[in-house]
Amino acid sequence: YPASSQYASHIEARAVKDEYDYIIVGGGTAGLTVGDRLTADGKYTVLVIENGVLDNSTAILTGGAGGGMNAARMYTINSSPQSGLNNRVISVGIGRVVGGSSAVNGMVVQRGTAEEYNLWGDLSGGQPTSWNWKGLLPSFRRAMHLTVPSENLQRLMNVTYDLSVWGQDPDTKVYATYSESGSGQQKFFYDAYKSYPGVHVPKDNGNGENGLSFFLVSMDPTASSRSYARTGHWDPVANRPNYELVTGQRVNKINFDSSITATGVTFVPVSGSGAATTVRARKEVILAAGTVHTPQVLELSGIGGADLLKKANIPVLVDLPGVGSNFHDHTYLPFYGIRFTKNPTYPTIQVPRAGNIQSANLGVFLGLPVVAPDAFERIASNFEAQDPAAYLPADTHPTIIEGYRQQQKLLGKAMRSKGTTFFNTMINGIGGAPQNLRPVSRGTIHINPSNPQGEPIVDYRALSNPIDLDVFVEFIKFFRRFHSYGTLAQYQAQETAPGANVQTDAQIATWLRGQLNPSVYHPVGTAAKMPREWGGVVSEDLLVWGTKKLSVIDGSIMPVIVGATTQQTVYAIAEKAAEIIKARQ
Ligand SMILES: Cc1cc2nc3c(=O)[nH]c(=O)nc-3n(C[C@H](O)[C@H](O)[C@H](O)COP(=O)(O)OP(=O)(O)OC[C@H]3O[C@@H](n4cnc5c(N)ncnc54)[C@H](O)[C@@H]3O)c2cc1C
Repeated sequence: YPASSQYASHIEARAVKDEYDYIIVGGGTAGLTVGDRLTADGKYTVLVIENGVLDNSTAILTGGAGGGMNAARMYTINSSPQSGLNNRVISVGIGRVVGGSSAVNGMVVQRGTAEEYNLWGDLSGGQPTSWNWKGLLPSFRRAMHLTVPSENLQRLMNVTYDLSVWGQDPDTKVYATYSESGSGQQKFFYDAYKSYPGVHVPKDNGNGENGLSFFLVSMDPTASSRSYARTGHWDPVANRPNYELVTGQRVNKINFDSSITATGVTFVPVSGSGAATTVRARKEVILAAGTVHTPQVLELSGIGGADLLKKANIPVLVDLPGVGSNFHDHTYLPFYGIRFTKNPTYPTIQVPRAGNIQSANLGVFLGLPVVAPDAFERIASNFEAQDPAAYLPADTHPTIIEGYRQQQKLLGKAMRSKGTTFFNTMINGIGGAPQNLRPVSRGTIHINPSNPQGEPIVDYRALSNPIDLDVFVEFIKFFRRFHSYGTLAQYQAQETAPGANVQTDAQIATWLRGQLNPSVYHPVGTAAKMPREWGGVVSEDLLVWGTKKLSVIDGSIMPVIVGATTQQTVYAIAEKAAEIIKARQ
């Protein structure tokens, strides 16, 4: 890294000008992507305001690869106690540094399926929409620059790829690179999954299909280090005179005129000492504070559920109850224990390594009919028969219930489709840590009415909808079947956790409540792109309902989560957002 003083556009709060064309709240994954794209032609000025610092340490560049978790560069937030998980409290991981969560994440690059992105279009309320697989593909191609796998990796690990779904745009300096690693155990289990009934092998993890696939990591192929929003969308362009970044500052209010048009923002030093600064936006205020803080900034500014705002003594500008609702993440089981009592001979595979970041790069992504052929119909019918309000918080606003009813129709269908991913596990050896990529429980993230400026209250409401537990019970039963299926039967698998004493569905469910973690650090949904009468927060063109010149562009706009890790999708949303915003110019 060059010293931060070399970035002429990284400025002190006192050097911030009175007015910019665009103000971006949050210099994270989406914020820096859009900042770069809006300043490229030199016509407009952009100020990015980031809570975290510009961290020049090598820890950011080399950490990751399944680890990530640079605690020094993350917020310290704990969830509220989760009654569905024996009252456990969960640590909420999100990045707080220039680059946001892309600076601390595990660097896995995956894409959801075509059906999953089409769900977003189906949640447009009948409006013309391009929020679907076809409409998003150009943004995916722009979002990341593909480094193709080596011939060695292709030959030794059966890796295939499809250049029609990836871009190699010279202006895109966020890289998706195949980690040149692979082991005999991975190959062995790859073959076992491949022969399992219903498991498809797509040509590429990004081609809109699920199944057994190799995925990439966000690694710069030349430096062999983390490629993230800062190295892609700030460092290379930080000398643009029209692109400025101020750090260590927290936006605590969006300012509006009497017609609820956003006129700018007010921010305060994170250190606690120093004055508040107010800056005006000529064209637009763009919220990119992430799924946890975007709803907080909206609520602090008087946009949110009126009842909550009144409790917090915040004047209500727009009664928009959807703000902070519809919160969800992926759920995972940290440890499923199983061993073979007769050891297989694993093939010897040595993939010559290029680069110093190695990562689990093989995964299996399966729809419910493949994982639970005898149970998916029952689970889908039970889910569809639910009163949509039954498992939402007691005081849920009718618009949010309507939005959930709409999701319920689509997700019920998705439970019967192989093409929507529910089950996922990374393949490194026997067993794995299974994930439910499509939970139907919905939580909330809201300001704390007695301390609105403090960290928001994050409530996953994990397993509040019993369907999620039914689905996870099926995952355990699937793992049991899989490890004794076909050629694996001869090795006589013996499960160690949950183990032989945990047999019935009820026993498995009880065990799971003590084990599951409701977050894989992929929070979404709290400012959903859905109609206002369905509890949505932003429109098809990402403007906040009831306001003017205020948009949201980060992970919070996903109405339903994708069956994949989220960073690639967030980059694609940001690329699409930049096009939408430019079209308004
Ligand atoms: C530990 C961890 C591991 C992960 N692993 C993976 C992985 O391996 N693969 C993958 O695909 N995804 C992974 N993810 C998820 C992925 O990184 C995120 O989905 C994505 O980066 C979110 O982008 P965003 O723009 O929505 O938010 P962020 O990138 O989090 O950006 C939000 C920014 O806004 C700033 N901010 C917040 N409030 C304010 C305020 N009031 N004023 C000013 N600034 C503010 C924050 O400091 C932050 O920098 C992981 C995430 C984490 C945290």
